[in-house]
Amino acid sequence: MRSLYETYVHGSISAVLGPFRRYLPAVVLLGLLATALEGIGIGLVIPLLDVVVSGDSNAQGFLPGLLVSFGETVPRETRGLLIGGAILALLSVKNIVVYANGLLQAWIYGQAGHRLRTALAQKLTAMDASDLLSEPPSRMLNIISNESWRSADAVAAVMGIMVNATAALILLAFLMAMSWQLTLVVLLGITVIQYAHERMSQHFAGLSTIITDQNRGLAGRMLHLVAAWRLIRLFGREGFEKERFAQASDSVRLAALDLQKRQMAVAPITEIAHATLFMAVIFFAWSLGITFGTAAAFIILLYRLQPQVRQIQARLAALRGWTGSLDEVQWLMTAAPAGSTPSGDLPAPALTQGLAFESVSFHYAGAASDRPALHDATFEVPAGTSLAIIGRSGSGKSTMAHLLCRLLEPTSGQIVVDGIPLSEIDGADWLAHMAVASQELELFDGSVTDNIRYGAPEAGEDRVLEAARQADADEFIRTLPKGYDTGVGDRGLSLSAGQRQRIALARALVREPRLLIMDEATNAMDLLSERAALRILEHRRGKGTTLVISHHLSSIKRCDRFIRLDRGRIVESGTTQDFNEEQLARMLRTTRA
Ligand SMILES: Nc1ncnc2c1ncn2[C@@H]1O[C@H](COP(=O)(O)OP(=O)(O)OP(=O)(O)O)[C@@H](O)[C@H]1O
Repeated sequence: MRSLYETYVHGSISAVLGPFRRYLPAVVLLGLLATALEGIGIGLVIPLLDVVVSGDSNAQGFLPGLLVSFGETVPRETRGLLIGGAILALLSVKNIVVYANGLLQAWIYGQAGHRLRTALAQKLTAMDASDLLSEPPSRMLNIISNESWRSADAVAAVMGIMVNATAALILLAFLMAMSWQLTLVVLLGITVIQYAHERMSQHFAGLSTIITDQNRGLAGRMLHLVAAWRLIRLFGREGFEKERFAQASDSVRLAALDLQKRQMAVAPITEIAHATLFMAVIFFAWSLGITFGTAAAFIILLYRLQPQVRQIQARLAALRGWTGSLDEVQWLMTAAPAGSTPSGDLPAPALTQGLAFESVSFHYAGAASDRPALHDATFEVPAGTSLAIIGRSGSGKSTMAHLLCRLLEPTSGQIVVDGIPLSEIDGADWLAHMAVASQELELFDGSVTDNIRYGAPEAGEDRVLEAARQADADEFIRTLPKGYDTGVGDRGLSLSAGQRQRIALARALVREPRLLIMDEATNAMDLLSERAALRILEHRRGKGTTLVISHHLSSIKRCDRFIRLDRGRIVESGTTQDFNEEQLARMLRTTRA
């Protein structure tokens, strides 16, 4: 098991706090000040009780003696009033300091939570594509929507522990100054209670990991209900889904209850132990013959110390209960960034010669070793020409596109652009000069113009209109209630599949890319967008390089060359001119067999 320090101070919490760590000394200092004020305030009870109530001024110990002699400097008639007033003033200032410390902690908590959520979002946008392709989206959703909050709570708990620990140390120092014998009894008792507490809470980390797993499952069910509502309705599986959701939710409830039951048992047990310690102190005070005033002040201070110690123990137990959440957040924070794949610093070439795959193979992590998604692919696409990539489902077409976009890196071999290996070219610059149009790249909640301009934020109205015209989208956009300003709703669901695809195509074209990858949908492609694909191929001939993942004879015919993939291997390639329509159609049929 990892040590507490490793987990909470050096590891996850430290990562969550980031630059806000520098405010922690202020939290500790304010805590120290508050407790010192409280300690002195309570200490003044000694002269108040000794002199005003009992008239006994033979206090033992360093601090009691000091306080009693201080009390004697005040005239006897007004002593009670003055010392009482001083106690109230000290406690009032202490409460102002406690309030200021609370505000500071709330501010750090808010900042740390905000920093964590934005860092996680940034991580998601920058993380290696192969991780994103292999991890279930429910894991990411759970981390951002649930675990990040628990991690922020853990930060608050750590700050609380710091304040409690400071207070406890100061109060212990006061106790020591009053009676070292009684303080030894207190220290011994606290050590025994802490040991028992550790034993009781050692299973919390394991239970927390179970809760995190259950939460991830529940997030998956939520995601499914929202994203696959159409599937659920059309197949009439509402009852089944309701049942599955209820089961996932109940599993979270049961796992959380299991942890809570154990956590809740700790508090009463430690309270009884602390009460026993209290009794022991009174007994020892009596047997040591400690004066009433000193014993009373000691007990008041001990009474103030106990909640601090109990809070430290409760917060440590809570932290153990968040271990699973902290681990998940830590996992995402340290997940391989996209930059972990090699990226050179050469500017993107103008793509005047062409691009080539040289013996490129790719193997997905976790896939069987004899099943590479792409095996020894070698082909060339001269600049300004078009290439149709055909092949049945699972043959490796999307993998090829992912490699070109550098979402994935070849396991072996290389892709070369104008004679320069892609790995030596600056990744961002390369992407800035290419574009992908695919039905998998959804529209977002915004206007039609917003969605098209997403491809080139700097594009003016003319460029947006031109891209829409080329994508055969202009006509239908003008019939929408607010034309180009019409909101398309989340994921563009207020439009037909063909309309969405044409806007996505316009979004790619507005970039005026040197390399365009068009992933034609198998069936959502209506005649109009097929017409657009043909027009684009014509328009780009000699000007831009185009790759079409194609399922349509009409677009394959218009491409200059083709390759046919089968189980990751190029099994046929050539120029389309060398094949008549009948031969191309036969070849296309083999990809549907
Ligand atoms: N994230 C992944 N992890 C493991 N294997 C994967 C992953 N993505 C794809 N594969 C496998 O790699 C192979 C090629 O997949 P790819 O998506 O490139 O095929 P495709 O030709 O684009 O298929 P489709 O036309 O259905 O989109 C398939 O066998 C597929 O099962």
